[in-house]
Amino acid sequence: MVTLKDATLAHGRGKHRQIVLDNITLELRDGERVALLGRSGVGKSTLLDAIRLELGEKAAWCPQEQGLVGALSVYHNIYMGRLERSSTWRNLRNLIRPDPTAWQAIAELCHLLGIADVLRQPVESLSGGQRSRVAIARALYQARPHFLGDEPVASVDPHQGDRLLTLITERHGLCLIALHQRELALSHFDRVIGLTRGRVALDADTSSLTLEQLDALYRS
Ligand SMILES: Nc1ncnc2c1ncn2[C@@H]1O[C@H](COP(=O)(O)OP(=O)(O)OP(=O)(O)O)[C@@H](O)[C@H]1O
Repeated sequence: MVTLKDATLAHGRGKHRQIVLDNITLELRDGERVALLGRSGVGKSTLLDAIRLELGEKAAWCPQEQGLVGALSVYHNIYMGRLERSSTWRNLRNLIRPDPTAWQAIAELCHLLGIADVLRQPVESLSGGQRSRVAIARALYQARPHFLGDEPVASVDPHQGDRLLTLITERHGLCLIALHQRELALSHFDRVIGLTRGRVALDADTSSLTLEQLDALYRS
């Protein structure tokens, strides 16, 4: 479904060009749940960007930096997941008078994610874990066939991480998610892609992997 063949992923141009991943070949298939692991700075976000480019609007996107608007309510932040589907006029009206259909759908999502009690609150008043759930809710509200996430469950507790990953994976075909919790990688995913030093060091079914093998990705 998505294929990168002998791809070199880099940042910058000319003498400022920095190769992050060199000559990598990957094939991602519909229905696969893939965990993306590796030390900080190894290139997980860079790889996700390249896959996003391939999938375009077919993939919901939950970015690492979240991109939430602090002064706006949880409802309005989640509504932004479908902003492009409505006219500017309708979106502006929604700022003052929430659209009843959108409100109901977003309230249901928030209930599932355990943030229904803060639906009307500005995002700037939430905890880090609550913000993560708002960012995930916004991506789920996009209702796209596939899901790409850059450490979406980094700041939630293990129990919540478990629940959130279940919600994400049961609603999407291909899921490619960067994370650092190795236990969650083994329990929620079919496949692990591990990056080290500019290359794909591991690409295997989780059924054949142990925590020790995943730990090795984090050693220098
Ligand atoms: N926009 C950019 N311009 C130049 N270099 C960049 C840019 N974004 C990332 N890099 C560099 O590319 C390399 C890989 O970064 P990337 O963000 O993909 O790593 P990561 O594995 O996602 O890290 P983390 O786990 O900390 O989020 C790093 O050396 C980083 O400094």
